[in-house]
Amino acid sequence: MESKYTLPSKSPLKSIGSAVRNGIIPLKRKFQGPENSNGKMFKANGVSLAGGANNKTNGPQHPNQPTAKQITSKMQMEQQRQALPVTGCRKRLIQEIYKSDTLLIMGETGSGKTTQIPQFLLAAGLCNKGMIAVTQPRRVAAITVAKRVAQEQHSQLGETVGYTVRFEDCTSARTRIRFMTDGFLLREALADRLLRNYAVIMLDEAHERTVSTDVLFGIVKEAQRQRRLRSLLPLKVIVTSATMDIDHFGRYFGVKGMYLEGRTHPVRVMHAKESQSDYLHATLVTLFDIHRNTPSNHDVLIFLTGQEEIEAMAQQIRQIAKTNINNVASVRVFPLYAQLPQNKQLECFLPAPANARKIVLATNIAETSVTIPGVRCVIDSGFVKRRIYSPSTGLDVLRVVRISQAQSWQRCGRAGRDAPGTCYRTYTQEEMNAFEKMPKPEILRSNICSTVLQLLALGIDCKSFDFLDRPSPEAMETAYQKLESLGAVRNASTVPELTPLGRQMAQFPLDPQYSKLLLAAPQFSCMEEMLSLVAVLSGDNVFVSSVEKREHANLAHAKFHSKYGDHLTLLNVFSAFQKTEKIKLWCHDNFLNTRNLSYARDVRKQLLEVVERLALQINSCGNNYDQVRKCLLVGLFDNIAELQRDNFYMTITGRQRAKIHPSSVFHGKYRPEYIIFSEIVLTERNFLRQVTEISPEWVAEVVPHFTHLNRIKLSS
Ligand SMILES: Nc1ncnc2c1ncn2[C@@H]1O[C@H](COP(=O)(O)OP(=O)(O)OP(=O)(O)O)[C@@H](O)[C@H]1O
Repeated sequence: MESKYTLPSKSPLKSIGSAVRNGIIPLKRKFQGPENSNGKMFKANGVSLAGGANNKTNGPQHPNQPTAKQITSKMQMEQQRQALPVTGCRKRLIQEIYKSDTLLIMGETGSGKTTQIPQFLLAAGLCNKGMIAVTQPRRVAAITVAKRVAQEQHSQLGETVGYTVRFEDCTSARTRIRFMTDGFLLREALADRLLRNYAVIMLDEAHERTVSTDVLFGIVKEAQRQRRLRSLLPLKVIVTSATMDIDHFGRYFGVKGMYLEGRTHPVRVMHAKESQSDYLHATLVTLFDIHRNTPSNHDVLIFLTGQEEIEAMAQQIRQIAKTNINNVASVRVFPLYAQLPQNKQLECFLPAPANARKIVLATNIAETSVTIPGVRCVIDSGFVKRRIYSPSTGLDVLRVVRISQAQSWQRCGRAGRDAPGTCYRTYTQEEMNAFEKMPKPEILRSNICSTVLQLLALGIDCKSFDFLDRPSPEAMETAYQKLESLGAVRNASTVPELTPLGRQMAQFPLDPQYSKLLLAAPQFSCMEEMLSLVAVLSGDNVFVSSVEKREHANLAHAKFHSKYGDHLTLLNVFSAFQKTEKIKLWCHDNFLNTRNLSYARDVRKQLLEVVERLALQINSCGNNYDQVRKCLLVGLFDNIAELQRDNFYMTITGRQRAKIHPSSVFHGKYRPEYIIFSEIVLTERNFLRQVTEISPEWVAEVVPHFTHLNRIKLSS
């Protein structure tokens, strides 16, 4: 292993850009790290703590009194907090926030930005007249960080500290610090552009540049201005990251950035000496070298690109560990990707059993903000699956691409959270030098239909919106055209205006094409069915795949198969689930995911509330499933594909060649001539996911305005 890796020469932050050197106020800290923090005496819950060993009792003396174990862990947590670099700058930070309405803070990964700054604000009384919002690009980060901060506050989650993510709210009237996804705050802005619920908004992980965060930059800037003009409570905005382009942000917000010095624990970075042709193989070799040569309590986090890759590698690791490793600790493998049910995602955050090494195989959802306790080693494949919109094809596709340098450093920062760590990069230093510095902002590479619609609902034409990075005029034009074809906008090419239908579409927390399905459903007498289907499609995979019991799982799933395809199969599953009483047992027997189905049921309830508020007719088509299939066309008309002679499919919009995904009910059985799909995934092989057979005649009947109608061969 040693021969494969070299130590890097560059310091991470300096390699990100001139930001650190130019015009940034350095925030000097008092503490240099755990070794210098002399926090010997701490107070928690009125109990004076002078070291766990002095607490003689082990059990609770009073029901409300903490046990010795709890006291020790509270004390450790408090010590950890005191040792964080950000803690030494607390006073200075508070002074700065009183002086300035906007702060840009750049500090090393793990320095304590996300968990500590909101607590400083709380202690300083900055949220007496409004809450502190902390946005995160991903749900798993919002949830786990909220849990940690609630623990540090010694309060129940949902009390002083809570979180809200789409379709899930864990807050109460007493909540002062609210973690949330950026998408959720954006939806709140729809109801109140001045965001009056909040005294402070902290936009964390700004370097991620999701579409929602980019739009939020403009929204909060304007809310700040409006609140100042109207002499309302000033809105404080804090933008934080370890790897943002602070010069660029500084120019946009008109303020200087601050650089927070120091990191908690060092991370040794190792690069592959030579370019690796197979990063999966290199990852496995590295992992087992680590497994043989480091203590079993050094857990490992591996960054891969997606569900299939992760599941395949998890299998391989378990197999190798079972057969080839003698006299070394056992391994516990945890996958972590967005489609995994939430409870499964959170499993890797628990400590591994004694004498077992925890190995977490994650996508980029573990790249920012999260702390996975125990992780001392990170193996970075250097690849990520990214959603990219191609204006030329009009399709949103998923592609495996190289990560950016900023992502490399973020991944590296997942080691060294609770102890010194090591990051193994399966790519060379030279290869990394060629990576782009920052990932291209999502708004410049994805479909911005939703954004354009939401901004219009706020009365903003995105052509005049104050973007940090402006999408190209063509991308805006394409989005307006698509919204016009969905009937959400009129005068798309001149002075765009939201239609009444578009206003209704913006009420749903959904992509416009899915909102359109619900709005069209009454006309096809299938509202009940469409509510269920859209709810299931909004969540994660409801099918549980089992490598050991594959036959059983396939047989169980086959009961729900619809001859029309995957959408109606999903509907069959959900309908059966809704009729079931003992859902856990039923899901277990049928290899279905209880959590994801329960989530879909909750989503359905919320969608139903919007449907009722809009007074839409709630009807059902019974067994006449053609109605559902026709209705699907109303929103997904750009996702039609036609069977070719060589058994590939060709998408009508964008002319992409692809095969039906192996998870489809059609896979290996029957190839319908025309299909509609939910998603196209472009990897080394192109796949269409969730497909349903349609009749070509329906296209002219249901979406006569479909631009490529003439490409469809009508059989009659
Ligand atoms: N869930 C957790 N469990 C254990 N320790 C945690 C947890 N969350 C945070 N910590 C500790 O707090 C430290 C600071 O974490 P925090 O997320 O505030 O840092 P950060 O500066 O925001 O990092 P990043 O830029 O990577 O998001 C971590 O290094 C870790 O030691």
